[in-house]
Amino acid sequence: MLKVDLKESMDATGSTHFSGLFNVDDDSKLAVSAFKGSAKQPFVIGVAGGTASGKTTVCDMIIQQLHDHRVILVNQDSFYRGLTLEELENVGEYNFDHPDAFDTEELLSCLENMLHCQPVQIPVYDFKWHRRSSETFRKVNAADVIIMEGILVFHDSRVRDLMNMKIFVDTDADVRLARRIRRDTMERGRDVNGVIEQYAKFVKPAFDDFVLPSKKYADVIIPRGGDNHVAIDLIVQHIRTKLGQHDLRKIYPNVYVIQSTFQIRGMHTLIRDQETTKHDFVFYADRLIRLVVEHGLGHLPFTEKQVITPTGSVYIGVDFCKKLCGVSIIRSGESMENALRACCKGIKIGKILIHREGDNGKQLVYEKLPRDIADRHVLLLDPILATGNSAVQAIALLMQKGVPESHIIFLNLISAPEGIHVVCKRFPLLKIVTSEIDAGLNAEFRVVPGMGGFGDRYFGTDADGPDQSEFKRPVPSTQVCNNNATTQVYNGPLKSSR
Ligand SMILES: Nc1nc2c(ncn2[C@@H]2O[C@H](COP(=O)(O)OP(=O)(O)OP(=O)(O)O)[C@@H](O)[C@H]2O)c(=O)[nH]1
Ligand SMILES: O=P(O)(O)OC[C@H]1O[C@H](OP(=O)(O)OP(=O)(O)O)[C@H](O)[C@@H]1O
Repeated sequence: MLKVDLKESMDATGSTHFSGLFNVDDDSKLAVSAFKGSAKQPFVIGVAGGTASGKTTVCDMIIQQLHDHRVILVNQDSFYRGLTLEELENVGEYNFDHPDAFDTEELLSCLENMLHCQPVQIPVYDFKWHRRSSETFRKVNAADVIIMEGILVFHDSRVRDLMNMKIFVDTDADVRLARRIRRDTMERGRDVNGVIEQYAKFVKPAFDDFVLPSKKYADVIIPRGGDNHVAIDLIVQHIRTKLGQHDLRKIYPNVYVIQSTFQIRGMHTLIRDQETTKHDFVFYADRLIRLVVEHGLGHLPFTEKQVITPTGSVYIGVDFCKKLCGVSIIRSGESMENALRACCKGIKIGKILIHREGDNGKQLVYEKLPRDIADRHVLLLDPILATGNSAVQAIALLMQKGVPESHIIFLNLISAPEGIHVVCKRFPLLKIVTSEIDAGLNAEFRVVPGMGGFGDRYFGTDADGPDQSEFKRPVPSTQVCNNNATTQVYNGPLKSSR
């Protein structure tokens, strides 16, 4: 029996810690405390500089290079107060470059919520009409990195103090003025005279009075803005080092996260979106599963093999490990079977069902595994690792059947840090291959941001989902049969959905 009782607390620095008791099989108790870094605080970067200095370009370049992290860009412009009717009538007299033009209290509150990994609504400002949209907001979720960009983001010490790194983009005034004239006339619908007048009356004096004096707070000054690739490479390296200090892969070398690309992030975006139809969910989940399976197979042992190519040359390659099998955790794990079969012709696949409810809270109710499983390397399949309860039960059973711990590779799409801690502490020799590690678990022990109930979305049993018959994909869990697999039809109870 395995029970998890996790408590979340915040320390003085605002970092979230998890502490609690994980009771594993009654007799072995694994006390886990102070999971510093499980639900880590985002790394906050401030990017300031004069108007049209190239702040946006610098931010874009940082975001591009940090493609394997969740990065959110917040513009100080979004927090412009919006003009009253009276101010609008005399817009030429309004100073958009003064610190008072911004609603700094609102910016602070947004930033603080983001630091606590809470979703926030960022206002949308219309430069053409000098006002905020009353209905439209940009909804932003938890991130690894928050970039706060704007002419005066270093002005208020309370905002500055929330930043882990402060960058000042330093570009010559004449270059900035030329860019500003081009941008404001072409993108913001203004006439040249008005732009020059605003520049002389407000922009330049405010730069001298507020922007330039804030340069002294910068940790890094980038001359020439976005053209300075060396400076940006160095900054990104530093951010990566800082983020890496929280990286679970550094704590547990047996955790492998597949190399993230925008393609992979795109697929995650689709399967995580609550609006995604079942058809698309299945399609993109299948693509991601295939990638995870291929990656997992790469961790199997191999022997060297030489072949002669049609050109008569020798190619020194490797031979796949032959003794392997899959084991899926019913029901979601069954969604990964097709991908495994597509990669490993005729692979045997066993099944394990762990019931979530019952007298003792958790029990193994069904298992059907290849008879010679002890001689095989096992690819354990389950798309979600949340508390780790199901995985620990399944792994313990495999080991009871004689499978060495080091012969198990656990494949999943999304892992919660809590689940990784539980599994890796108990089974340090096993490998976990996942496509993304999420922020953590919520009060109901669901992965957040997560994707909801995977099984329900994949097999179409979620209450609000469209009728399954609408789509014609043949992927029912227990009907997928394969001549060589030990797949069984199970008619007993299924795990309750979470
Ligand atoms: N006329 C006018 N100017 C505005 C308004 N809102 C903001 N500004 C100007 O916008 C400027 C702030 O934007 P910038 O920092 O130049 O924009 P940016 O695109 O982030 O600049 P870079 O990325 O550094 O090139 C300030 O200098 C303001 O004068 C507005 O409603 N009307
Ligand atoms: O790490 P844990 O806290 O044990 O949670 C992970 C389990 O939860 C999900 O299954 P779910 O209970 O939703 O059942 P289903 O697969 O039948 O949808 C998932 O597929 C795992 O099996």
